[in-house]
Amino acid sequence: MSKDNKVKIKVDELNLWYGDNHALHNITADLYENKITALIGPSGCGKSTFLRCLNRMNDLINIVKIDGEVVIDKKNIYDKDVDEVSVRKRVGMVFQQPNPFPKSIYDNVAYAPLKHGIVRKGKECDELVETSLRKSGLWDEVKDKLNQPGTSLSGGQQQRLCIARTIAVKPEVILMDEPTSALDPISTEKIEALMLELKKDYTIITVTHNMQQAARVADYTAFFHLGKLIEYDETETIFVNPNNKKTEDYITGRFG
Ligand SMILES: Nc1ncnc2c1ncn2[C@@H]1O[C@H](COP(=O)(O)OP(=O)(O)OP(=O)(O)O)[C@@H](O)[C@H]1O
Repeated sequence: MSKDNKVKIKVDELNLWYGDNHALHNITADLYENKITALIGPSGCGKSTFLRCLNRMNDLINIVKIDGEVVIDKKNIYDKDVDEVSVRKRVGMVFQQPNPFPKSIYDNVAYAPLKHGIVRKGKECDELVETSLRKSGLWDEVKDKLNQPGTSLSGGQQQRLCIARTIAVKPEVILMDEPTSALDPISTEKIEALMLELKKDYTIITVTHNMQQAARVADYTAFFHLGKLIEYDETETIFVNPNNKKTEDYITGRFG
């Protein structure tokens, strides 16, 4: 599919069960560095479940059983000697509903880097907060009110604050689970522009129900159906010339 791209995450024969519900079936895919990959498919097909496998978020659910490998930079993140907290630091996540901590704008960004010892309090931390807010396109809007609560911002600003918070711990991969579905069109446009900017430094995997969004921002698109990865290719191929009839039916709105 793309000889020139560097593989960042190699998923191999990944299966997941919620109790008896076999939710992901034998998923194998290479996800590429500095690209945006969109996960699409009808509700309940396993997009979010797959996304959460990439930073071991499903480990938090006790009925989950996972089989197979998710290799990031040559190391399977499900190996026994891998600590899931360190995985979540390398693979950050942004959720559908902006969820700032009940803290100031500054502390929302500074909290995790201080906790993980990435920076010390004072100038070093101030600089990281500023850089992270600049990268998330929020600095100019908040620089004069860093002590105000994060929750005092608009929904779109809160989502960019959550992105700044994710960036601040210096991840390599950013997972986004329907990052704009709770936002208005203008905030959505800003987040999409930000995603295109961020992919220069990060590998981005995003779940979206919005086909236009996948077509606008994603380099690659993966179509899931009933827990199976039906088709995965360059976005243009998926939208213009899909190989699988199910993909075509989905993107032309025949089901889902
Ligand atoms: N925490 C959970 N406990 C038990 N079953 C779950 C859990 N989360 C998801 N499932 C089940 O796993 C399957 C896949 O769900 P998932 O949320 O991954 O789909 P999705 O494609 O992201 O759906 P949507 O687009 O509606 O968010 C569904 O059958 C769902 O009921």
